[in-house]
Amino acid sequence: MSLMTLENVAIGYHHHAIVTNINLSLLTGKITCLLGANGCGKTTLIKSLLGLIPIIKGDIYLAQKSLKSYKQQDIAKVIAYVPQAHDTPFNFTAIDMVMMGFTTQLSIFSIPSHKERALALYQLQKLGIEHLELRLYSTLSGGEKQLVLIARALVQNPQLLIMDEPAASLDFGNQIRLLQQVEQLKQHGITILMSTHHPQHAAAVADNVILLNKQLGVSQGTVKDMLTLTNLADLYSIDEQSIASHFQFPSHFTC
Ligand SMILES: Nc1ncnc2c1ncn2[C@@H]1O[C@H](COP(=O)(O)OP(=O)(O)OP(=O)(O)O)[C@@H](O)[C@H]1O
Repeated sequence: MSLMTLENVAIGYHHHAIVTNINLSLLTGKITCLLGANGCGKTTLIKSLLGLIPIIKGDIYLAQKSLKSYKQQDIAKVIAYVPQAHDTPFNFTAIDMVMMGFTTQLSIFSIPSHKERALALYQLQKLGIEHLELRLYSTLSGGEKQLVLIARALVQNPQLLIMDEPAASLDFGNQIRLLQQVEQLKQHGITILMSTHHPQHAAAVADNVILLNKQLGVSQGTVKDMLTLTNLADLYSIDEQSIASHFQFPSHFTC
């Protein structure tokens, strides 16, 4: 079953399409990884899925209902979004940033209680960053910010978690912790879409892979079918020999 479906979608800005003819499904309870070269449109696609920018053509369905029929706050009740680590001009502490994840669950006039604070702290602990609780978000490193944004998305308790290059500024240990966390979330029934510049990460956790290629269009399939030498060489405009010497295909791919 599919939680989100795209039918003949064109994405872009100011009526200018970057990628057209996109037909995709985000399978319920599965991990989908989105791969593509710099500037191919991954963030644009993600923002379109979140209803943050209008699509130019086609339809997007969330739980079988057109995305156009959802209010933005109703989309936020279903989908949590981890953007690329960004700066904020406001002096929020890390725990304040995480507690913002409860906004969709609280009424306008309620303020987060001890319960929400405890849940936010628990999420920081799970990600191994509870020591950052009272630090100002603006003073954190790129990787620390990224982990705080992931914690914020997780307290939302979403059906669908969309992450835009969540591993981009994480060290090796935190990349592994992130992948473990993603697998755990799948065990809890959460559907995940994650863009990544690491085919190795997709090979490690994905059930399904989307390849976004400006020239060749968009394709989707199982990890084994998508992460081939030919596909990766086309996707990143590099020869197969170079891919072969830098990308280690998991042993089960060759069975
Ligand atoms: N607000 C905007 N207005 C016009 N063009 C934009 C806007 N934002 C991005 N673009 C352009 O759209 C194209 C796709 O950008 P996008 O950020 O979606 O790529 P990406 O695949 O996420 O790239 P990267 O891997 O480098 O993060 C790029 O050519 C970019 O310059």
